[in-house]
Amino acid sequence: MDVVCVNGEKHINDHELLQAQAHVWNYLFNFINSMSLKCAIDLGIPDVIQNHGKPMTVTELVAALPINATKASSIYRLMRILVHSGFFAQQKLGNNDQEEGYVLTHASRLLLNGDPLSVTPFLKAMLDPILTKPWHFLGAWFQNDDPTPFDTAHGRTFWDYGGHDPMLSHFFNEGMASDARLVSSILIHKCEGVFQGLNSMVDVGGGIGTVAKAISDAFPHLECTVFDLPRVVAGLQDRGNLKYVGGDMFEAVPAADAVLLKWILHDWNDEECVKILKRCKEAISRGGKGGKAIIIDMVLTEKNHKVNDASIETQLFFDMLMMVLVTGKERNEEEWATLFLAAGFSDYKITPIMGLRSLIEVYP
Ligand SMILES: C[S@@+](CC[C@H](N)C(=O)[O-])C[C@H]1O[C@@H](n2cnc3c(N)ncnc32)[C@H](O)[C@@H]1O
Ligand SMILES: O=c1cc(-c2ccc(O)cc2)oc2c(O)c(O)ccc12
Repeated sequence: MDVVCVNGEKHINDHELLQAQAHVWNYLFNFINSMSLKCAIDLGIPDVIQNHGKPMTVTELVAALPINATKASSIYRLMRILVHSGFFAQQKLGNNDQEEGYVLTHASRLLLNGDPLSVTPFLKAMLDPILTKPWHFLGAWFQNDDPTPFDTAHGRTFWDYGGHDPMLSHFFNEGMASDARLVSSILIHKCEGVFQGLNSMVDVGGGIGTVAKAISDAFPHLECTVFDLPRVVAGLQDRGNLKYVGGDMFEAVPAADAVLLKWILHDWNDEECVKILKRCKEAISRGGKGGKAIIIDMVLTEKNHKVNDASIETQLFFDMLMMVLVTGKERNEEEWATLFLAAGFSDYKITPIMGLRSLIEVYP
């Protein structure tokens, strides 16, 4: 077996050296997967294949796409990598036919325009140069005293930027709303007991109100308030048992029996979270007795827990995203418990019901 000397120190054989090189290349070129996916969205490929209604040959796909004729022969190369990454599959056209056509997979169905659970708005926001630029400043951020790489890249916070770029803000809020639709349906169907005994609830940082709308429809006796930054709730119409209030959760939260915090606390550092949780505790105390905070966020998997590598990688991606865009982080159970105690809460219950995220009920 040939032994190669790397860096004058460690001896590895040819096979290990080639594996190491492939490992570096895979990580180095990971962005090609994201960018190929973005291109498929820009060209509307998932919708074109869906509308075709049966496996679509590359010739049919080329004819249906809004592309320059000189690029026709490159479409199969784009599709080849997207088939490899599981966004499309190939199927025989018929029993006696050797020719194959492209079909959607579960993942590309989540990219269809108009699908209520579509991840496309997030994809458009995440891969916009405004949100990719901060990643180039991660190293610089480690060496300066800015709160986030986003601030280093753009000179203002992620939340301020939303107020100045309506398009980005639109895609971000629509992305949040698509996730909110999925989570609401799980909350209402699997966790209806969580809302039992409550007369009022405030969705703190509730965005454009997707979760609160679903909860207010499912529980007509529950008075629901969507509380978010004034620019986010501006122009949104109250209806029935649902109303919108603009404000700052660091200052005060409207009174209610319960507060809901979905995907809020992971945006903020520990000190900021304790402030938000204290405002929430005050809101619950003013709302009446028996209140609670209902948190929907990740609880990081402990090292020795059995979960698949892909789930752990997704949790680590989110943790990095929270570090680069906002001042937040993903937390393990111990870190959550420390926050609850510091904000004056006395007990909590974690129910892992939403894939990578959990429902955490926190009691005063
Ligand atoms: C990650 S999004 C979550 C939205 C929604 N809860 C969901 O999960 O779909 C965070 C939300 O917090 C809101 N937010 C940020 N700073 C806030 C503040 N100081 N007071 C109230 N809401 C705030 C943002 O506008 C945004 O809607
Ligand atoms: O900027 C983001 C993006 C996400 C996000 C991206 C892609 C997905 O498939 C889901 C979510 O989530 C965020 C988030 O939860 C947050 O609190 C702040 C920013 C972002």
